[in-house]
Amino acid sequence: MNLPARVKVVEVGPRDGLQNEPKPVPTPVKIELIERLAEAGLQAIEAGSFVSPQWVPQMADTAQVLAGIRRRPGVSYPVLVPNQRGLEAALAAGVDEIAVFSAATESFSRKNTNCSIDQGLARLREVAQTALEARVRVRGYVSCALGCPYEGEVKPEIAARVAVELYRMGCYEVSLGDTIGVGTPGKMKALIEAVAREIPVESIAVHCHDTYGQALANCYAALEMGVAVIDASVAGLGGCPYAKGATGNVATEDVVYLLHGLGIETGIDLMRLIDAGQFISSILGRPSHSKVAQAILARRAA
Ligand SMILES: CC(C)(COP(=O)([O-])OP(=O)([O-])OC[C@H]1O[C@@H](n2cnc3c(N)ncnc32)[C@H](O)[C@@H]1OP(=O)([O-])[O-])[C@@H](O)C(=O)NCCC(=O)NCCSC(=O)C[C@@](C)(O)CC(=O)[O-]
Repeated sequence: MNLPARVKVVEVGPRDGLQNEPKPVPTPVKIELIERLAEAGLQAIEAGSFVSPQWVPQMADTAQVLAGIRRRPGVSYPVLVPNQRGLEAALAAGVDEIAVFSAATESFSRKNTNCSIDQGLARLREVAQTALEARVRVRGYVSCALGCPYEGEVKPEIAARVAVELYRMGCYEVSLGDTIGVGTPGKMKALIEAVAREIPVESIAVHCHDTYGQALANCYAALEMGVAVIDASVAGLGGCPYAKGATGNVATEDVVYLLHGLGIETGIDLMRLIDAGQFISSILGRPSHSKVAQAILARRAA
């Protein structure tokens, strides 16, 4: 079994993490968090989303966040976009990359975007085309790829169909989202096998929430399948507002510790990353969900 020599870690904390915070996080805090993550060596940092503020008010300041950060060469700052309106706002903010999102189940698609899977994909096809014409890269997400809060278990071929549609519309990378964190390594492998039959494994990313404590094991299973892109959220921030009870993503600190322990390069400075996690955790007034951060901070304190 050959694990990848290098893995790209996509930091989703400022978006997937903070979109679920009950209290608004001030714009300067979001900006400082993104700056700290970039300083730690993250090369892809999801900066926010241009979705309806009636649906997700926590992301309503994304244009101000993008205006406030220093965009560093070699770092991409994707934003989530659900429709042409969101794309226009993203283009006006000068983004270099967007992320479009669909779901593996009809119920989640309706709860999250108020349309069926096929209606959503048709909308996203237009968004992707306009973005690509504007030389903006497009990433795709399949939510509920391993399980749905409304429909239960999801078969690999069902999620794979949506992944293939996203890839065909021009997504350079498709992230398979275990939105409610119910997956286990065997299921993750079956999913990747089904998707990799249709699209190159280099274009597959995994996005594991840790609700059932399986996220790191699922990331490892993905590595064993040749996946070299892992989404993660600093301090394990987050959850999805339309998947009640779902907790945050796998903590970036834990993923980086795992990867470095396996001899896999990431370009990320773990200590600086822990400081970024500590910064946002102290502002939110709760401890980090990262086991690695907890252990290293306890050692530092001693
Ligand atoms: C898709 C819609 C807009 C449809 O929502 P809708 O209500 O059907 O759309 P609408 O066109 O009727 O618009 C409703 C209102 O929103 C406005 N509007 C419409 N679009 C925009 C926009 N882009 N930016 C700003 N405003 C917008 C629009 O102008 C209107 O305002 P009004 O006229 O009533 O004042 C809505 O359902 C939506 O925004 N959904 C996004 C929900 C979301 O962000 N969920 C979380 C992200 S997905 C996720 O977390 C999962 C993921 C990706 O992380 C993967 C994983 O974890 O597995």
